[in-house]
Formats: sequence, C-alpha cells, structure tokens
Amino acid sequence: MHSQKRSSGSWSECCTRSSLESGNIVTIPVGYIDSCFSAKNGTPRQPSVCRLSRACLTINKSVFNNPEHCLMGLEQFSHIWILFIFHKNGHLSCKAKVQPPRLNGAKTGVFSTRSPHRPNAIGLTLAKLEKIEGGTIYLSGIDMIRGTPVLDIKPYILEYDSPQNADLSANTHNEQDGKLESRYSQEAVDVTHNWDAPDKLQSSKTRPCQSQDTFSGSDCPVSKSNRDKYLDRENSNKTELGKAECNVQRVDITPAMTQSQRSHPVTTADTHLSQDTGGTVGEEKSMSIQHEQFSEFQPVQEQHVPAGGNFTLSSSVPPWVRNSSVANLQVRFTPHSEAEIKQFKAAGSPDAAKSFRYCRSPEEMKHVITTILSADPRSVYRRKQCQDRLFYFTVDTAHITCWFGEEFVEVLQVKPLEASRDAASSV
Ligand SMILES: C[S@@+](CC[C@H](N)C(=O)[O-])C[C@H]1O[C@@H](n2cnc3c(N)ncnc32)[C@H](O)[C@@H]1O
Repeated sequence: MHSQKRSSGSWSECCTRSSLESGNIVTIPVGYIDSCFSAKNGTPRQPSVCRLSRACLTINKSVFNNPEHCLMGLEQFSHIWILFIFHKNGHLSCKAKVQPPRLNGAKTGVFSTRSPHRPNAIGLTLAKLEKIEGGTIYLSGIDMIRGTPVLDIKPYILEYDSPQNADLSANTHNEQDGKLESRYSQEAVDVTHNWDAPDKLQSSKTRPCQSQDTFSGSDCPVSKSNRDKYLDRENSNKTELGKAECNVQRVDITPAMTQSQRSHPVTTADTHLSQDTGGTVGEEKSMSIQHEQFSEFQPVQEQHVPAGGNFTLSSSVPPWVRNSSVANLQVRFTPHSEAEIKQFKAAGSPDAAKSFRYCRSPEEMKHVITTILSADPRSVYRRKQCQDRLFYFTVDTAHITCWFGEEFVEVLQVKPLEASRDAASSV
C-alpha cells in the first residue's frame, strides 16, 4: 500500500480496479489532521484519555472537489471512526510481538494490541464529532498528532459497531438535537444473548456509558475564516469547564437505558479509562483529577453481572487490558506553572505567542495537562529504566515540563511554544 501525499492527480486516476484487485493500493489521504498535539510524546494513547483534546480535519479537494458534498449527513452522528496512517512511525517495519505499556514489558502479538507499529501502520480512532463547517470537521477526544494523514471517515453506529447490541432491536427512533436516536425496550434488552462462558459472565466489566458533553464548546470555532476561529478561542477567558461542571452527567447502562444513551461511546476521557499503546479497552482508574475542580467527572462504574442475569455483555478483553499496573498518578502544579498557564490569552490578542489555538481557557489547558499526565504517558522503558525523571511535551501552543515522582507527577513549567524554543536555542 502506498500513501500519496497531497496528490496532484485525482483519486480515481490513482485507484484503478486492477490495483484494488491486486491489493496494490494507492491511498490518497482524504485530509490531514490539525491537532492540539504536535508530537507523539504526551499525545494520549487513546481518545478516551482526554476528552478535551481537539482537532480539525479538512477534506482534501483533490479527493472531492466539493468537500461539503462528501460530508453531507455526517453531522447527524455524534461520533465518527477515523482511519489514519501513523505517519511518524519512522519506519514501516514492525514486529510480530510488541510490548504494550499495560503489559509492563511483557510481549503479546501485535494484533492483540493497539500498537502504532503494525503492518500498514493504520490507526483507528473513535472521535467525538463536534461540528462540520464546509469541508472541515471539528473533533474532540483524539489521539492523533498534527499532520496525520486520514484515509477514511465512517460514522459510529452502535447497532453495527458494538457487539453489546447484537440481536437487540432498536425499536423506535427519535430526532433530538438533530441527532438520530433509537430506543431499546426493556424486553429487547432482556433477550440479549449470552454467548460468554459463565465464568466470564460473572466477572466485572466496564459498561458503556454516556457522558453528556456540554462543553458548549462544541462550538468548535471554525474560520476566522471559520477554521481559525475554532483555533482561536475567543472565549478562552471564560471557563467553559465551569459550565461542564454543572452539566456533565455520567450514567451507567442499566437494562432500561435507551439505546441512544448506549449509542454514545464511552466518553471516558475524564474518567481515565486510559488505553495504552497495546490496550483496546479502558481500565477503570481512580481519579486523581477529582481533587480539584473536576470532581464532577465520575469514573464509569463497573458492574458485576450476576450469573444467569438477564443483562450480559457480549464482548470480552484479556485481563491485562483492565488489570494493568499503569498508575493513576496524582498531578500537581507548582505555583509557578499555575501562574504561567494563567498568562495564556485568547487568540487574537497582540501577544499571539501566548494565545491558545484549541484550549478555551487556562482552566481547560490545566485539565488537559492533568488528564494526560495522570494516565502516565511515559513508555515502559522510560518509566522503568531511565533515571531522568524530567518529561517534556506539548499541548496546543504550550510546551510543558514536568517531573515524575513516586505515584505523582509535578508540572514545573508551561511556556508558550515559541518562548520555549527561544530558551532552548539560547542554551
Ligand atoms: C497507541 S496509538 C492508538 C491510536 C488509535 N486509537 C488506534 O487504536 O489505532 C496512539 C499513539 O500513537 C501516536 N501517534 C499519534 N498520531 C501518530 C502519527 N501520525 N504517527 C505516529 N504515531 C502517532 C501517539 O503517540 C499516540 O499516543
């Protein structure tokens, strides 16, 4: 498979029938991610780690002359699958066995993991669709870095994409907020087939849940040109998070829950259902970020399914995915770093170097940093072998310096990216 960057020819010119049949496929990215993460370091390992991580995706006009045509109808979905290329892997080779962080150094087959190092280097992310404007899609809850080539976009459809819903009939459909909703009847839920072994049925599982995302922020600013507005954050001085504190609800699935509630994938960002390079399903973690103003975010409750119960899950994951030793670190900020975060301004201010592009307020930036660090973004090697406890990463327009202690991580410095570059070059 060859990926063609910013092709001059059209998609149809490159993808002939014979090439499809021979498997010699030329891919042309449908667009490129513009993300709040510019480097792999510190980028969440799965979209669920940080719900406030944002990105834009603009459809490439060489694929569709009128990008808005191909996006027609997509706005009716709350979440979308994004297939992309791990273009910063460095090389195409991959090993049959890999060491996902959750296995803490042990190996497993690459196909049992979400490792970026895999044949064809294709990634799959379930992102929240904030809004669409023209040919641009605004996303949140992402784990892709800036410049990531996107191969395809598909709607997330609970009925197709979740085995939990196999054999359940979606018996009513309602329009609400422009999104299609469907409901389960109690009866429908009761007839869920149990195909798991009985012992599995008794084990605790993490339920899908819905978290109403009221980060009105969905108002992904789009262009100042609409797009630039999105990146700008005119309202960064207002705490959007404050609104969320009032409105975010976390609901566990119960048999009587509506399908629409189920149909929203676990928006676990702030619950720290963090997922590793190798993980496929989040592990419930206690919340160090609850200490502060984010106490409204409750972890998804695991439920014990009684043997013979009438509500069973029809998917399972190996214990290492859930019973991971990956820590839930307490995140601290020095007074100095707190003050530095507060110096960031809304976009459009004269001091552009100190303006956010994605984060809507200093509080939001603090929250993003907290969720990323709490999940411990370090590699196993770094965590276990390196003496160096300092860690650097970027979010939005900020360069963050922190250090890891035992069970905690402390943020030391949050500098504007430009300033941090200047400081580094003057050393
Ligand atoms: C473990 S992968 C999971 C991605 C996707 N959710 C999946 O399951 O296929 C996520 C990590 O890939 C890395 N990454 C993100 N975008 C990338 C890119 N364009 N090239 C290479 N690595 C990337 C980041 O380090 C991020 O933490």
